[in-house]
Amino acid sequence: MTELPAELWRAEQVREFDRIAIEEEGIPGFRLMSWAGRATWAAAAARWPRARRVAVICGGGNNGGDGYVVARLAQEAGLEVTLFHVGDPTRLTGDAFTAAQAARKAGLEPRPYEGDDLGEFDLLVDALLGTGLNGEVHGSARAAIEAMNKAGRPVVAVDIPSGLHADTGAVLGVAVGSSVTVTFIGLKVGLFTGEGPDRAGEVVFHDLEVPARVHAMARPAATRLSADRELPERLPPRARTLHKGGAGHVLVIGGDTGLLGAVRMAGEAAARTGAGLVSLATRHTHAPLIAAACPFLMAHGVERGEDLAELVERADVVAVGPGLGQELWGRALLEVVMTAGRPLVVDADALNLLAEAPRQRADWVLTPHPGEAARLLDTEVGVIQSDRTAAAAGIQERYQGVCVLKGAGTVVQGAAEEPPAIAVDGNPGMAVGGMGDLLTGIIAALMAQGLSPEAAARTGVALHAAAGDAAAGEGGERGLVPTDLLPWLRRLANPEGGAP
Ligand SMILES: NC(=O)C1=CN([C@@H]2O[C@H](COP(=O)(O)OP(=O)(O)OC[C@H]3O[C@@H](n4cnc5c(N)ncnc54)[C@H](O)[C@@H]3O)[C@@H](O)[C@H]2O)[C@H](O)CC1
Ligand SMILES: [K+]
Repeated sequence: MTELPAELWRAEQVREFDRIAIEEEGIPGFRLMSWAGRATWAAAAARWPRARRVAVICGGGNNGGDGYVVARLAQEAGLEVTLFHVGDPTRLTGDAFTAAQAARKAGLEPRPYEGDDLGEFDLLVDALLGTGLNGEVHGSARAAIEAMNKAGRPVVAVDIPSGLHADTGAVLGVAVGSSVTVTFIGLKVGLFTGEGPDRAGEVVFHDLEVPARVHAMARPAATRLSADRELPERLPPRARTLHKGGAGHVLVIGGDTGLLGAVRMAGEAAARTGAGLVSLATRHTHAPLIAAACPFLMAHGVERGEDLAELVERADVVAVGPGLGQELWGRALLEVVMTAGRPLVVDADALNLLAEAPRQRADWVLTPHPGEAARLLDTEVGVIQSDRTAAAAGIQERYQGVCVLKGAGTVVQGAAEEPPAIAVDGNPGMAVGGMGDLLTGIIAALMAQGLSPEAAARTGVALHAAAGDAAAGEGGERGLVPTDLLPWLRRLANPEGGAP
């Protein structure tokens, strides 16, 4: 198995790679299928070495064909194999037909799947639907998927969990929940966005020996944004002679009455990510409270827009939105910021206000969660979540700059001609209030230290997710709160983990 590549592809691109490999590179289709089956069986046997009884559920296409190869390898390894076929096996064609014939010769007769309970097996192999899924799952395929999910047994999905949309990660009616997905030739976008992270389990990749030049001619649909790849080389270097002004000055604006926590956390995150100076513009009553709790934050009470202009002038980057509210106070401050010539990070209520009066800028990073994204595109959350990369691209097109669409598999969409990056780190423990405030401060601090809006967004998302994973690793996901991430931001922001 090779290390997961960065590139993510749509199903039709992978099918084109299949075609090129067969028709132009001269690789026999059956060899690809045999390698696919071999890679799947190797991953299964390595993870469940004590499995004795395995059920392989095959569909009517080449995904099923892969399954027949797996069944034969499992039998050769001495397991008791039951082969289920969904649909009519006599209609198999091409490589899948060849694979089924080889299985029959080895004494493996496919049984039609007729609602059998799959709980009696040690291991299930989902070879039902792959990149050929063409819509809502119907017929006995639906029953088979429901049975696999009900069985409560480990499932190894061939290429894609059946029922999952390869491009968007949407569940088309019903989809298999797998422990491992062994995918081939190209990583599918849908495994890393939408419901993909939940349904795919661990993703294992095999290139089936298809040469890299086959992919080189195409533009990836997206790229994986992983902390271990992004952090070391992306963080701004710190000169030994650095002075506090040299590491940038971030101004965070927000914290309307009763919402001071948000602006404080954004400010602390900016400081922990290495900004040299961090100022806050918030309600008068909040400033002394924050200054007492965080003496390294310069908290200013601001009641009117005109009080803000000088603070904005002194800052390198402005983050606006944490706890801003949508009342007159917040609106007045946002108005000032919108006309000031400072790069911006726009979050939370500032996004809701922006949605009321769309504008475009090249030098801002918008960081909506799915609800805010729906307002920015004047649509429903369901539409956003059904195709997250399309939603991020839509926001970037309407508002320009960089869009960070938060949620499981955060999407970073920079310039329209660039493929989006999809974060593969982070955990459900981070789905709590305030995590977004941290991300706002992190991205602002990286921009203040010289990273471009897109680089700051990518690195900030990777740093935020890595800190969330580190904090969860220390004490569990349940009960994780944003301030647990702060010490980790500092450690991870120093590539050697803080060593001098
Ligand atoms: N040489 C190659 O092409 C290789 C392909 N690989 C594997 O092949 C699949 C793609 O195979 P394909 O035959 O194009 O489609 P599928 O097997 O994924 O599905 C077709 C199968 O499913 C039925 N079906 C389609 N949509 C639905 C639906 N909504 N509800 C119910 N049933 C549906 C359809 O009737 C057919 O029977 C790819 O994923 C790989 O696994 C090899 O891995 C590499 C070589
Ligand atoms: K499958």
